[in-house]
Amino acid sequence: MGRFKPVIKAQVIPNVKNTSSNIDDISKESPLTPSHTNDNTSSTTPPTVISVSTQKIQKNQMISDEQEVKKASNLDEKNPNMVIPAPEGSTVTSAPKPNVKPKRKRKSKNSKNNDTSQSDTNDNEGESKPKRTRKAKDPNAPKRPPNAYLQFTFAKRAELKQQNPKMSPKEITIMLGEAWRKLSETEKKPYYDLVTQALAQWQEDTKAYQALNHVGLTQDTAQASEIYSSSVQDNIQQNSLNTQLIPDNNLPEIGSSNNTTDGLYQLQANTTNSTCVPYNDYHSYGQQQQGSMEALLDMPPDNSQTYGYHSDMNGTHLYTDDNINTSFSLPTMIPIKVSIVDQDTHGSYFTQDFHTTQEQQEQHQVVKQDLLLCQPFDPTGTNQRPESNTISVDENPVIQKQEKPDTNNMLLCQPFEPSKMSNVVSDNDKIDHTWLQDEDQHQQTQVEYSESIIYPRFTSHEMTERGSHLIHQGTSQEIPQRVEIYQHQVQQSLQSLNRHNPEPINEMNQSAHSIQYLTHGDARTSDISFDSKEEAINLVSKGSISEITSEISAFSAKIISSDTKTTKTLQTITHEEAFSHIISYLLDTILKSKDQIKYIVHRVVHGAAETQAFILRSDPSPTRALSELDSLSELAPLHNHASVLIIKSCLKELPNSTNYVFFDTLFHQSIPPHVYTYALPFEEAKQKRIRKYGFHGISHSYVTKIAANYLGIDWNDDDTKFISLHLGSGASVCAVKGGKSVNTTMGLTPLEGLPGATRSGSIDPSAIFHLSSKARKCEESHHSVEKQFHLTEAESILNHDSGFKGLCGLSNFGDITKSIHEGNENHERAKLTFDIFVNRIVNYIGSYFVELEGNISALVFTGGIGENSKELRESVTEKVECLGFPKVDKEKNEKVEGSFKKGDDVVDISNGTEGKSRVLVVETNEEKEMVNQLITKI
Ligand SMILES: Nc1ncnc2c1ncn2[C@@H]1O[C@H](COP(=O)(O)OP(=O)(O)O)[C@@H](O)[C@H]1O
Ligand SMILES: CC(=O)OP(=O)(O)O
Ligand SMILES: [Mg+2]
Repeated sequence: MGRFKPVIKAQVIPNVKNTSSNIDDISKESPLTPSHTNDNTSSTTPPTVISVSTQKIQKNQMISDEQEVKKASNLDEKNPNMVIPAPEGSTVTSAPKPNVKPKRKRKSKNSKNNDTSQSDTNDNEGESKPKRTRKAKDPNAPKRPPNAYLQFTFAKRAELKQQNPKMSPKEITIMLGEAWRKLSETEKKPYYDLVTQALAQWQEDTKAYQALNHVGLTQDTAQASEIYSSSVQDNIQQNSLNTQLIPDNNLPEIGSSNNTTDGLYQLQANTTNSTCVPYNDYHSYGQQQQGSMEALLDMPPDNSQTYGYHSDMNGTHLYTDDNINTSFSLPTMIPIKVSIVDQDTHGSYFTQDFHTTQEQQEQHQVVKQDLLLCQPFDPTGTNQRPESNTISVDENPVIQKQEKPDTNNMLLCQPFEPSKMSNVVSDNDKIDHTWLQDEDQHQQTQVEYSESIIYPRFTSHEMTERGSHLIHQGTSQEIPQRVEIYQHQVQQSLQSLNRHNPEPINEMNQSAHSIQYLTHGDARTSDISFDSKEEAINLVSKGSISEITSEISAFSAKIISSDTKTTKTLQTITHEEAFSHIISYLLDTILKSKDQIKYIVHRVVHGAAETQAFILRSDPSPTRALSELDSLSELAPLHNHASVLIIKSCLKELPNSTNYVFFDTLFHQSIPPHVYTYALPFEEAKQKRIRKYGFHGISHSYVTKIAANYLGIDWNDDDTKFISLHLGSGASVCAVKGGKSVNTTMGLTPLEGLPGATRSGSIDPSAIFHLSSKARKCEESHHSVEKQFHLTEAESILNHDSGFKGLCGLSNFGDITKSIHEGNENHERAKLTFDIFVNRIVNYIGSYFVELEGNISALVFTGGIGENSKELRESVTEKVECLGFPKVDKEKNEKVEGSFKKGDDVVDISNGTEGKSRVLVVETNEEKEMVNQLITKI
């Protein structure tokens, strides 16, 4: 190395130390645990992100170094800004439109034409119930201290805000929730201690207050009302509903719907008793909480913004209406419970599920009809209006303010407490209102709500199978699973939320034959000269060095702001040198100092059974982790060692940076044992960790998410199934169901499955012994990795001399199709190679079609060959037509490359619009996927 230029200028970079606890956890658990200490990263560099993907390099010299400010044909020129795929499961902004329409199910309320005293099938409404009244509160009374989580948020919010100045309070809140959950019990203890202290103080204050006010805790409602009324005289008038409302501009209050037709919900409430939220209660949770609550919902100041919503068995979810020009957005579907407060004061809980036709969806009926004005709501405020208050809704200015107040449809949108599902959503008689009335519980609810994460989702199958009633009862065993799924979804949605995160990132993608990089920076704080876009993290530069295994490699790079492109030919360089070359280029162009590179993200192909990414820093040196990673070079000889060398370079040359390592294998951890286990002697195979791991996971995950988003379906839904074809110099097929890999063609190593540029793919294992039964002595090998890791001659042949190259002498698929077209002397072998590749691909498609039980949402082509070879796409698709895949539209197929250049990342090449399955081409971007994932971690 040693090519890095000296630091020219140091700049301040926000420290993200406090958010690294999750990484620490990862490290502790991981067998490949990197050793690291606190984040000592310097706070002297401006935000810059580089992503580099490494692919294989063979030789060692640069031959020419001509810098051209002209178009580099193999550079992607579109989308200078990072485009982040819609979060799974999210219906926000570009997320899929709901494909079903809400069909109302009232669980506990009769239709509006019925007598409110009647019961529906599930309740015992015949029995009369005592009217619930809630004690009014004296706003001057001592406030019960916030719980530990809130203490934590008070302590950390400002810090996080400072570190992430562009983040909205809502985003900060979500980060806080994530960070809290990741804390160990020991780490949480100080906050619990704070609560204990504060509780003791509160008890004392309460005693003093009671003595002073001559009230006991058991005072009746009338007394409470009186106290309440007199104590808020500054801004609240007595005995008026108005008085309980917060001023218009910041009031958390009633949401109202005008939807009474078309099978939508028909809710009734006796509006004379509709309850609004006493601001003081709401306020009593402290400004921070209030702020976070409003921020979470992103309520505009006038509190009259219309949100779209949909409801399903799991509750009602808010999202901004695409058709409404909003200057804010909700992070994801926010769980709320919709309830009516009726004359009888026992809230009715109302739920819906979705049965929307395609046509309705297209007409945006869901969106148009189901608009809801919804505002933050304090559950403790339910029924709190003093008995004496007889004001009608007509006199309620807030309601009047709404466009078409429908007094029969007053809804309260209130935070939903998922962990208390069985309490909250139930039949009237079974409703446990205590959570609404118990302050502790309420705080907890607020916490969970503001974390916005613990919300289970149910598959449509489960919904049908089990019916709303059961689901809402949600057993305690089910909830954690749902929570896990939901957490995953929220994590994904954070990817989109956090795109405003100004932290610097640097990504490296180490592939077998190339390195690709992306550099992202912060327009506000870095000196990097590029157009300041709305996004805080902008793509600053991108490029690659390709064909590293060939004699001549091609370097191409682009500075986004100036549209400056550079191409060079490099001769026989190693991966390490290729990386060094990229850094030198960045220093020559956009970086003033290598210290500006704050985060580096690495794609490392083999991570064995690692289930999470991990972090590496230079101090202390993560020697053990690196040697573990390197030892996996035996299983990924074309990849891991090169990655390790690059990581070492980063640790040495960029000591202030933090390195995140994402494995190709991570996505395939969901593959079940009967798929990943080979029929070998069980114990021995287990001990030697011989099993299918699968690769290209970052790509398969990325492209299928993009495809799901394009198709308007939920990636995480079990009915969403893809067969993803990553066809590059290494090629693999993956069956993805419900956002999870269920099978893939690569195995213990990237050698299994499809043939590649130089790899054999699957063969009869005995063939190996016919090629070479001997392990070659290390020193005889001409490959340094094989020397070091004792690969056998057979393995060398299978990895380096087989595949397309072994068959026809050409490793580039473009050259193969060219040879076929030209009909040159090699064309027959080239044609054979082409046919072999197509044959193996369609065999796997057939196999995965069966494994996924048909109904494939789309066949997705990606990778260098998948994205560029129209001939291959056409041949493959033709052969799988019998499975119900549409034919390829030749014209669309021809234009794929052009569409990508224009900025599309998906092209549907299916002929016609009929049929469920589609054939899509998606431009993969492993670096972008890693940035997305990194952003959730910093
Ligand atoms: N125009 C093209 N037509 C057909 N194949 C192409 C074309 N351009 C690139 N390729 C193929 O794509 C491969 C590179 O794919 P890529 O996914 O980038 O591979 P990797 O990441 O494994 O290095 C090249 O080796 C070549 O075989
Ligand atoms: C796993 C693998 O083969 O990766 P790549 O195609 O990037 O070389
Ligand atoms: Mg690749």
